[in-house]
Amino acid sequence: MEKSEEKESKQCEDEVSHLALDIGGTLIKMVYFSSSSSSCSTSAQKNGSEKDGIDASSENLNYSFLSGRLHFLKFETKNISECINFISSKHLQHYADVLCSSSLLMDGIISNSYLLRGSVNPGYRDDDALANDKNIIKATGGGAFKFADLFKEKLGIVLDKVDEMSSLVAGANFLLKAVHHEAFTYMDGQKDYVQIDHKDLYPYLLVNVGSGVSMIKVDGDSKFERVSGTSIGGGTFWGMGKLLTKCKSFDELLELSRQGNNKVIDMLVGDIYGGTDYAKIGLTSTTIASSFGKAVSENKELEDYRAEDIARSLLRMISNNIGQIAYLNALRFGLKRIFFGGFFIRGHEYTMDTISVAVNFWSKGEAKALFLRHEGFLGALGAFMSYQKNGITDSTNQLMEQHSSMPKSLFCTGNGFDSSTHADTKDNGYIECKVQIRN
Ligand SMILES: Nc1ncnc2c1ncn2[C@@H]1O[C@H](COP(=O)(O)OP(=O)(O)O)[C@@H](O)[C@H]1O
Ligand SMILES: CC(C)(COP(=O)(O)O)[C@@H](O)C(=O)NCCC(=O)O
Repeated sequence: MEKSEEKESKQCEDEVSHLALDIGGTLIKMVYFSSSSSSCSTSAQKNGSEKDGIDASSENLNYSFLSGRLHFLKFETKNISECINFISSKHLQHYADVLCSSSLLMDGIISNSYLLRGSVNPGYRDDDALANDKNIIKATGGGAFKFADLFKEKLGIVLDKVDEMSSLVAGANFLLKAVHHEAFTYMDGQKDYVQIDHKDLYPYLLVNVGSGVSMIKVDGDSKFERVSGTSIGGGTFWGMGKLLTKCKSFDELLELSRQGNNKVIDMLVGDIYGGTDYAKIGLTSTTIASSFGKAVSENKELEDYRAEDIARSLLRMISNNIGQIAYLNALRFGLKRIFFGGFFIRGHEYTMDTISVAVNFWSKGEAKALFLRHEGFLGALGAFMSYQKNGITDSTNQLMEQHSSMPKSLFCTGNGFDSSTHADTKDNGYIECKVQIRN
């Protein structure tokens, strides 16, 4: 293949810009924008009057639109080489230094769509440019520090570190203000989307349940304080679950918990009070008095318990605890809304239900637990948004959401990439976008 053809073909495969990473204790989250394959063109078309990939009908004197997707992907941090291989196979690193000279600016909302501004340069860079060390991508999470040398060595990428808490807050604020149907409540099997008035968003408590848990009081754009945290988080559930049930994947553990009965292991108020409520202090007989407490008095070994029941008790114990600590922090600062993010939540019904019940129980119905559709990608989105900060301020392009399709299995194919081994398709997805380009 001629060099120019090769360039063109790569351009058509992957017209990518604005790649950001959140490298956490357990998972790597990736967000990037690509123009859709239908917007790829041949040179002849490009030289013609039609501006391929640009929706001419949406053109005005100053702008036209380029269709594309905001992609969301995750990898296990322990398999970081899969992430590196993916970046390499999609040539994502080649677009890195385009990004540092660009900007991305959340600007407002247009009729249930979100509007980002940023310069998107899908152009392919020449080999000389690729060879220098200016390939910089925004990265947050502890892994941005831990794996900086690895990215440099394997991909020639310099990770431009973005603070983890700032990224979480920026990501949450962006989603809450800009994405329609982002936040929802979940109680008794019912999911209700909550329309957020973005003028009345603050203050709120953001609880990010990743490997560990961070609780952040958010008072405005870039105005926040990490008020608490707990080490009993997603890593605890997955780590203890793995040891106690011998299951091989997080999904398997969640599935086990779905089928389990926690009463087999948890000691209930009724177990202590002879089957009755302790009404004087507001405890029903079915309230858990002591998580895993039954195991103390029963003459049983670990093998005598069903893995399903163990998983259920564990999930309930950790979710309850997070819900309770979150509520106590909301109480400290008089916050009524608590948003839960992080991949521990995983849209799992029982997890969300348990957290909601805990918040409702402890707040006597005063505070509400809210969940986010893009729960696990707050940090990565925040890092993605941070391109606006050190970019050109008179940014010219805009990204506009059309519709989100999460979860969805897609784009993890081709280029030798095997989706089944690289990413959990349940959590990967994309948002259809249009990028507005100045003519
Ligand atoms: N496929 C998965 N593999 C491992 N953990 C998962 C997976 N899906 C969800 N989890 C849960 O998500 C947690 C990690 O959440 P995340 O927000 O990505 O945190 P971190 O940034 O610390 O990696 C894990 O500890 C686990 O509880
Ligand atoms: C250190 C962390 C911010 C790292 O984030 P993570 O990778 O867990 O998403 C988080 O694990 C945490 O807040 N842990 C709780 C520490 C504490 O306050 O006790």
